[in-house]
Amino acid sequence: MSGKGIRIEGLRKRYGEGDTAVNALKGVDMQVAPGEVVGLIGPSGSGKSTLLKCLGAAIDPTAGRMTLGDEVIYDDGWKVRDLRALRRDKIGFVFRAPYLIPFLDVTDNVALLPMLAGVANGESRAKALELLTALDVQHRARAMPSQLSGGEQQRVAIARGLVNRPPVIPADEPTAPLDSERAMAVIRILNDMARKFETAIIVVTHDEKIIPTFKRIYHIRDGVTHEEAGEGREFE
Ligand SMILES: Nc1ncnc2c1ncn2[C@@H]1O[C@H](COP(=O)(O)OP(=O)(O)OP(=O)(O)O)[C@@H](O)[C@H]1O
Repeated sequence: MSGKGIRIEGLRKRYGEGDTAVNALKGVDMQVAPGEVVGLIGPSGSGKSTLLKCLGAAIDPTAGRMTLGDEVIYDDGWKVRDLRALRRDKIGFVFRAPYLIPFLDVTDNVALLPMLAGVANGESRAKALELLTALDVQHRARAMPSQLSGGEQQRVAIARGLVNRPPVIPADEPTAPLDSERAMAVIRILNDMARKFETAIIVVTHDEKIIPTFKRIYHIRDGVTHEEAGEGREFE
């Protein structure tokens, strides 16, 4: 794979030591190209969250290799000096709940990340507005999060995930709180955004409504993944 995208090879994660150790990931392989949205599906306790957290540098894997674009970021140990910058600039998490900051308006919720990365306030807000416009929620730019519908809040959360143009977005059940129509809208948006910004998106989901939309699915069971073609059903 050239350019962006993510490749995971032989990733292992063990929690704890000795008799009580849990081998949550037992050698996971995964590759997601720029512009691609893949599903990650598996029963409770199969290792989905652990995989997303390793991918997001929120926890340390035990072994394996992860390559982001052309950069090896983990090879039996982190190869990146500044993990905070990696999380902030390269990985755009989208969670199942929007987790917007209640005392910041919509624009500042999205602009905060570039501001933290040192981008001037005006430019950060312009970037935020560009994303809010792409997600068709620009008319709520000055509203507070509590004034938005659930679907609008999730679109703002997606804008925040995308604002630093990360090459990879792990999305943890991004449609869980939404009804069928809004869930499909969010998946459509993730696909559009993946193509537009060449982002590799990994969607953990239990949501039967959206599973048929994936062209590729990774099934995870007991810490091991296997890949399968999905239906790749078009959005009506
Ligand atoms: N901090 C931890 N310490 C010890 N064991 C853990 C820890 N976090 C997760 N585990 C264990 O690792 C395994 C994988 O957990 P993980 O949370 O990744 O599963 P999951 O597929 O995301 O589950 P769910 O769908 O229920 O959220 C489970 O056996 C879990 O009990």
